[in-house]
Amino acid sequence: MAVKSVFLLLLGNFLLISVQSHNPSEFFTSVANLEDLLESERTILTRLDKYIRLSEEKTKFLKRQKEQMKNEIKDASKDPISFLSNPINAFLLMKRLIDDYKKIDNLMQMGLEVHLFDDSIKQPSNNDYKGVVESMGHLQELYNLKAEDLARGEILGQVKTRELASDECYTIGVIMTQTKQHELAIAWLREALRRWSVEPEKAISKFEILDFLTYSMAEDGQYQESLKYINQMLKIDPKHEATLKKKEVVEQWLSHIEQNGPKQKPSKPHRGLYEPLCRGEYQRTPAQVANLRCRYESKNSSFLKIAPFKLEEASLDPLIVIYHNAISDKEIDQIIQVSKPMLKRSMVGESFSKEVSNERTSQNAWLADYDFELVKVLSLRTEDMTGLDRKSYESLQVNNYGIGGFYLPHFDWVRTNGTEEPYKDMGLGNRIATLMYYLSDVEQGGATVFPQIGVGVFPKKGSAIFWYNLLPDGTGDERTLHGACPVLLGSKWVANKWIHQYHQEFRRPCDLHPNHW
Ligand SMILES: O=C(O)CCC(=O)C(=O)O
Ligand SMILES: [Fe+2]
Repeated sequence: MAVKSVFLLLLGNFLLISVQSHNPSEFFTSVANLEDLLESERTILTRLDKYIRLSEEKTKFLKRQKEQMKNEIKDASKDPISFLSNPINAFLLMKRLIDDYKKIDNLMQMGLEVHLFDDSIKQPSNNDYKGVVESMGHLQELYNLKAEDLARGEILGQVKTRELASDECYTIGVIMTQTKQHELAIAWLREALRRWSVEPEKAISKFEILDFLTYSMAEDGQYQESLKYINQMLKIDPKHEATLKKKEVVEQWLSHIEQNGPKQKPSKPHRGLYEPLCRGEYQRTPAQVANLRCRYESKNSSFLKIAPFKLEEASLDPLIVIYHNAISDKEIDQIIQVSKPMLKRSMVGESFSKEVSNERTSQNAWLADYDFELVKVLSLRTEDMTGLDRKSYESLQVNNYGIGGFYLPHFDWVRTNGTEEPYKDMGLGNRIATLMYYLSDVEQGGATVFPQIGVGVFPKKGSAIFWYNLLPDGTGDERTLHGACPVLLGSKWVANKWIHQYHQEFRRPCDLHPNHW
């Protein structure tokens, strides 16, 4: 215990980046909001441009003044006495020293009144900075991305960005140390070290890199390795007190382990097929998918007889179907445009007990039918597609995911203890079904996956996914557990239309699902 507390004390000295509490206007949880930051940067660059232009003009003016002053005394060097004996010259000398140079000095001291930052510049917080790096860590773990490849600008074999410098790898490593992603921090700090040794211009010292590297190694239980690098630090600075202390602590841990065996690492949560499905690794057997069909859906309304939907079955039991071309690009543009300014960090839970959760990193906006004609049109279309009465629909929930944005496996229906009414404030019963429109393609990642039944659906702009959440007796169907996989590349937009139990009594499309419906 004592060993641990000394280590925490040391950590206090090491960490440079302060943690802020939750910031309401955060940027990392929505790629759409990140666009504002790009706008901030553009404004800053324009201001910098202006400053450079003004300071160049100022320098030019000062140069002219200097030449003029030099000119005034050019005759003085030949014969200073005769020069100064001329009272006009003497007067001008005084004038220059008392007046003219003061004016020039004032001009030199005068700021150019160009400031890069003011209230109009949207600034990310430390929380955003930390959030982006933490999400990058989650993406690395899920999609097996190596620090070495990312530092080269490579994502899944494709070069996407420039190479990172050693101090940039170091910063990522430091933040990951702070978020306790020690294994990843070690990889980034090792990469920083590798790059540091070959970089001609070094923005940080080797000592600084080793400081965090040895810390993360020890926290990860790699005491022997940590000690090796601590000794390198002591070669650089043999009397460095904090490092001598660190060495003592690590040696204590080593002898502790010798006597008691290695420390148990906390096990990672097991989420069943969620992760393999996200990676696209898990495939159902040919027998499992043999009965799935694509067909035209024209049963639920007379309108569909004229313009049937293309329907693809993703699972028969429980029923999950995908409607293709369910929403047009133009409609999508409109929905995104009205939602963007309304985006807020997504919550988890029922309306009275909603909270921000680490299980869901996205931002959303709610659009009501009576506010937007197009949203009403989408409700009517949902009615046509599903045959379920729109009297019990929730408003449209539009979601934009952030860097690495995800939603861990969850149910769209709520579990009640039998006496409580689900979604009491709506008074329309539980969520009987979900229809979700995909409003964007996603370059990499971002699938909707059902880990209990091994089904994964990758977003396709314009299509919609539909499933029933409840069994015919109204109880929740456990097989509908589903989640949104982290977005690796791209900005993922979806819109949820949740449908409740009431008013659907006569409208269940029994023939779609012979066993249950
Ligand atoms: O974004 C997705 O793929 C799924 C989202 C979801 O399950 C939800 O918002 O409840
Ligand atoms: Fe969901």
